[in-house]
Amino acid sequence: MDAVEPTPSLMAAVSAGFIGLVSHQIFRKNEPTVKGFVGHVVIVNAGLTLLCKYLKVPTEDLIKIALVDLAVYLTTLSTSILLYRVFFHPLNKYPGPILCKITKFVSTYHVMTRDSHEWMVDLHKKYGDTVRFSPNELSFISATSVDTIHGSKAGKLARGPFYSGDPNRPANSMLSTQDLGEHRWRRKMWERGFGSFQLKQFEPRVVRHLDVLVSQLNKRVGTPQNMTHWGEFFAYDVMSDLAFTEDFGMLREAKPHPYVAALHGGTRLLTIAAQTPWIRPLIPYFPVEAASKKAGKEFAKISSATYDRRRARHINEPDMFEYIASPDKTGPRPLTESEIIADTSLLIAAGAVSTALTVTFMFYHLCQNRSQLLRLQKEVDSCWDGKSVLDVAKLCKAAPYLNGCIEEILRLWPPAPNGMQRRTPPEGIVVDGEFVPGQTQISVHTLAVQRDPRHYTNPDDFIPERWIDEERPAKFNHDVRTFIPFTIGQFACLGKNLAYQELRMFMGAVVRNFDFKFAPGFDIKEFEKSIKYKGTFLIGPLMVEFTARPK
Ligand code: HEM
Repeated sequence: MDAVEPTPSLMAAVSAGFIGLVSHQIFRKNEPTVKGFVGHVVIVNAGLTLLCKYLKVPTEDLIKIALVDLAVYLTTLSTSILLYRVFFHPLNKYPGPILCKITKFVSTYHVMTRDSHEWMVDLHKKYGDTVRFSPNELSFISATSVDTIHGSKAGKLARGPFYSGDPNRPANSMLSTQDLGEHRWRRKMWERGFGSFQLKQFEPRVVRHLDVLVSQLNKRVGTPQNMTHWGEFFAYDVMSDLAFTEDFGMLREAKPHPYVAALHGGTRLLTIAAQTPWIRPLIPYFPVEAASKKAGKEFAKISSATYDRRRARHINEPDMFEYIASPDKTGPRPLTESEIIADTSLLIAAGAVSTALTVTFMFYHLCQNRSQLLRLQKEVDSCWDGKSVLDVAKLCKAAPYLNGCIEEILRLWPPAPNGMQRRTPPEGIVVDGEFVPGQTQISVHTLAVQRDPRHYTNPDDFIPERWIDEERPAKFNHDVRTFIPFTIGQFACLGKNLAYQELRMFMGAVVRNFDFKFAPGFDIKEFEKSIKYKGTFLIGPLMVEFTARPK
């Protein structure tokens, strides 16, 4: 058989294949940015083409050779990645769908179709406690994994690439930074606004908004009300007031502020892009999700304008902005103005969405079970005369059923249902007795772990009594290590106490003043179908009819 003549074009194609293999080995250790990758491809291709020109290949053949080299390079690179991910990847010992081992786009697809929370729960039902749901990412649901990934043993785990900053914002917020040290000192600045002294100071402001809510609902007795909206009106008005001493006026005007649509719309694209952060810089150039892009820009604009107004205003009572944005001498450097804007624009978003969802889900359950609502009313009545200002401390100590209702909603409907992504340190860690290599993304799936029958008996049922020690049946599983709606550890929710305070006050005021049931014709199945995922839950209208209770 005649030997194949090593023509320059053949040599270039073989070299392109070889460089594809070597590139994969380099990229495995140092993941390139999109710009870096494109630059790399251009340099490789231009280099090979120039080599052919140097070897006297006719100019008219150079374009064909460049295209062939490009195809060979990309094919070799992607085949090498595919074979590595399926057969040689260190996470191969973990179960998961084969397509998920190859590409992250499967989980991205489920974020796009907004059912990723259910998809993940189903994956855990099928594959067990640990699932490899993307090439370099594991999800856990054992009770012991919570402490390792989020709790006392998680000191070296930083936030994962999911959190990489918003493309519409020039700086990282405390939430989006992936640097452990930076997060620690920036969080200390935030903590100044969340102590028990501050909560006490904020209480009368929450009461003022509740008074508006009660008076508005009183005017609407007997007509169907969308509780998804009223929950939002309350939570956003409270947060704009506590954060910026500014009132969105949603309760007063009974209509949403543009901030809400901008936040909901903008978060969609942000959450999709968070799945594959390397794609983020390309998004502006693709004609996709135009509405979400527009909403994201609108959100950044409203946040900056809110910041500017607050900077210019003198206030008498301190708000969160005052605590968070004032200089802290203990930090290694002052925050830049962009960082302060990024932090303060997080305030309303972090504080309002989850609280509003929790309130609405409360109505969803209480309207389905009259005896539970009656018990709650009786308990709240016993804590409050209905005339003097609501005593929050009493609701906290002497209302176990109300507190049980709140815990149970947060267990069944953790507002952020998917896992909080963390990145293992370079030396790796051991989770549930198995070694997980460095730079792996890991999380505990909040919804799945909180609805696992090994952790909570009858996990899909709303049973507030399970949170009252004297009333919980002895045979009930009740593993509170797995109750993580606010997550735990170094990244745990800073607003947890404020959230409980708001929720107690909201439910206390509404239950004391009103009786309620689903509005006539309300289709509960349609509401359930409307429950989707977009970083947090996203829900449709929940229609409720109120009746005033005797004072
Ligand atoms: C029911 C209500 C709430 C729930 C379920 C909730 C849940 C959470 C969760 C799960 C995280 C962790 C995020 C992560 O690591 O990815 C978080 C973080 C955070 N939450 Fe909340 N949250 C609630 C209300 C609030 C409120 C009222 C505020 C007040 C502003 C707030 C402020 C924050 C902040 C600042 C962080 C970031 C903490 C950090 O990065 O160290 N949250 N929250």
